[in-house]
Amino acid sequence: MTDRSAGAADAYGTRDPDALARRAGTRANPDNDQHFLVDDRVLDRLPTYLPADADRSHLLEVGGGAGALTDRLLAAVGAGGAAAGDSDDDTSNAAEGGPVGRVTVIERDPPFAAFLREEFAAAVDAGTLTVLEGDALEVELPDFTACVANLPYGISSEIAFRLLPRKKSLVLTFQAEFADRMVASAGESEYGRLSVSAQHYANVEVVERIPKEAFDPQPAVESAVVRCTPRDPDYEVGDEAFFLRFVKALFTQRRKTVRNAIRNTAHISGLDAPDAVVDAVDEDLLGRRPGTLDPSAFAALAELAREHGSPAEA
Ligand SMILES: C[S@@+](CC[C@H](N)C(=O)[O-])C[C@H]1O[C@@H](n2cnc3c(N)ncnc32)[C@H](O)[C@@H]1O
Repeated sequence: MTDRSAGAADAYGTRDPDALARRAGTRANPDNDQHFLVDDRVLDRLPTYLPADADRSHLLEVGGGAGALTDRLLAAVGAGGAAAGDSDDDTSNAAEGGPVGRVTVIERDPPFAAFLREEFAAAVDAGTLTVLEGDALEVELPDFTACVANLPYGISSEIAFRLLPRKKSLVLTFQAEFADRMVASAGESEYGRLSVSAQHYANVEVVERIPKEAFDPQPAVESAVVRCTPRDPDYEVGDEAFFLRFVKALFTQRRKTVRNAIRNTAHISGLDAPDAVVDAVDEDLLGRRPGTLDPSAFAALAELAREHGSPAEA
């Protein structure tokens, strides 16, 4: 059974998500990707997974729900909340006596967005919390310095690809199977477009697996927390949109050779002259399968393709 007694005292007096949802005049609906974290130990740990040197001055949360994580993020920036203040792992600005930071939370469901504004009214009034009501795939993202979120799994891929190019530290929950694909290495069966694209931008690690019981309502599958620490790519690409399209294209033919994959997927990558690319690529590389190329080899190949293949604009 989930131990809800672990962790610090609660800012709102209860962490029962049903009670919170009733106060918000709504209920958590799994059809809206509303699986709320109810295990205090997991909630307390999430902000502590940020890299030690991450800039915590403006934290972004995607999908605030009933605010259990929002509360911890406010504590982590030294702007109130009850999270992890007595933990040895505490890396909050407040613990370091640093300046108070801010939190922006995006929430699509109007009753929960209204609830967050009301529940954290003091922080909203003080300018330390902004509640953006809307779809995280559509709203203009603020100038955040790091993101910690228990994501709506229905938009895992799209939101990951919105956040990763911003090159900030990210601590995100995903379905475990998705997380495993993000961290997979070249040659592994889970290795694919997601692994190459994510690892191009960041060092990507699974830092914790979360059982279904930590959520209410429970999701169908196990989850995992992924930390993305931005890094300078081993190989710079001149056109990131083309790079991502090229990776996507080649993985539609993962069992073919690189030679055939380049030729067969020009309509996806947008290459006007795939044969010119093949002529420019090393013979050894042409004989390999896309799933055996590590992210830097992919980036180098994409640059050659861009140089020789006259890719059209997306
Ligand atoms: C998995 S719950 C997490 C809630 C809370 N942060 C927690 O950890 O308990 C995901 C939240 O994202 C919201 N959501 C779903 N799709 C969204 C979208 N496209 N944009 C913004 N929020 C979304 C849901 O309403 C829900 O509150």
